Amino acid sequence: MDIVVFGAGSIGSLFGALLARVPEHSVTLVGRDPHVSAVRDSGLRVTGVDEFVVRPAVTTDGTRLSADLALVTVKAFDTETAAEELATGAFRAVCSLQNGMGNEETLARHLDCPVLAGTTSYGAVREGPGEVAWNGSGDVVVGPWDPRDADGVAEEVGEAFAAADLSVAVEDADGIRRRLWRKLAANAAVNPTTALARVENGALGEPPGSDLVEPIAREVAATARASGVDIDDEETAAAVEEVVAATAANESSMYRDIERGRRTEVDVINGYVVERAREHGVDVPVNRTLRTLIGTWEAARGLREPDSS
Ligand SMILES: NC(=O)c1ccc[n+]([C@@H]2O[C@H](COP(=O)([O-])OP(=O)(O)OC[C@H]3O[C@@H](n4cnc5c(N)ncnc54)[C@H](O)[C@@H]3O)[C@@H](O)[C@H]2O)c1
Ligand SMILES: CC(C)(CO)[C@@H](O)C(=O)[O-]
Repeated sequence: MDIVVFGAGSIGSLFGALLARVPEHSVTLVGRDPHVSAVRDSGLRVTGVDEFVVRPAVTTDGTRLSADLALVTVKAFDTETAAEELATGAFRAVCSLQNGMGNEETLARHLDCPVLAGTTSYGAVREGPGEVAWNGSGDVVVGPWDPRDADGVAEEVGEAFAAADLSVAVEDADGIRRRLWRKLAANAAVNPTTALARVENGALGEPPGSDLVEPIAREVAATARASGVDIDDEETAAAVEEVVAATAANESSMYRDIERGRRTEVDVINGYVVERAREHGVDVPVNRTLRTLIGTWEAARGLREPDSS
């Protein structure tokens, strides 16, 4: 399969490298210098879970590309630009592997091809130009965002991932929405709390941190149900607890972003919950507080426009 990975940062470089190991796949990474130049000159070095070097094609120009599949791995605040650039090319399908919600709607607004939603618990950090650390394996789940696109393209993408020995599941449009909302609950509970308290994820596995998990999960599950996605409170809280246990030693991505003075993805995580809850008249005070606190930090650092939410 011809695959473009749009956003050769941490997770994009890892997926690009794993897919590029398959002789039948042809991979092009779209990224920025100096990473792109380093990969072009010396290849992409993966360390951690496995150590290897691959030599995918690379470019800093994301326009006028064509492939069977474009994987979108930019941070959520860059999705709009990515979608505009991808819209100048031609793809059989485009698949988001991002965290948070709203990315698929943004892609579908700009693109004519089927949009797939994806979620992954693989972990990666880009170490330096030409290098990515593979920190953990998990699974990847994909499914059509629009049920009208259930024409087998999600299964083809699943097979392409499976050929790279990725642990993959394919869902229908209802199934992938449930997965996305459960992942949203994990991100809503873990990311801002660990970032504000400056603790590893495992701190939410015992009191007092664990007291936060259930109320946040319940707010997200209630908002999902009000939005037409049927997930229940206990199952959602249990899914969050599982993520906390499985990633106990990790710093969450939002904690890392704040430590490095970078903008976070709070708008598409707790911010998304607050917006959907407002539309449906659901009360989400904990998510609102967390979103406002992180938003306040971002505004004070000049990383976002001040707003009223
Ligand atoms: N890192 C992980 O382990 C992990 C795991 C699961 C999900 N995710 C999600 O995946 C997404 C990406 O996360 P990440 O940690 O890889 O972020 P990252 O910042 O490391 O990577 C994003 C990359 O996209 C590049 N980019 C953005 N716009 C571009 C453009 N127009 N042209 C070319 N390059 C562009 C950036 O320069 C950056 O290198 C996020 O939504 C994140 O929540 C990450
Ligand atoms: C699951 C998660 C919260 C684990 O750290 C991860 O998605 C993150 O850090 O964003």
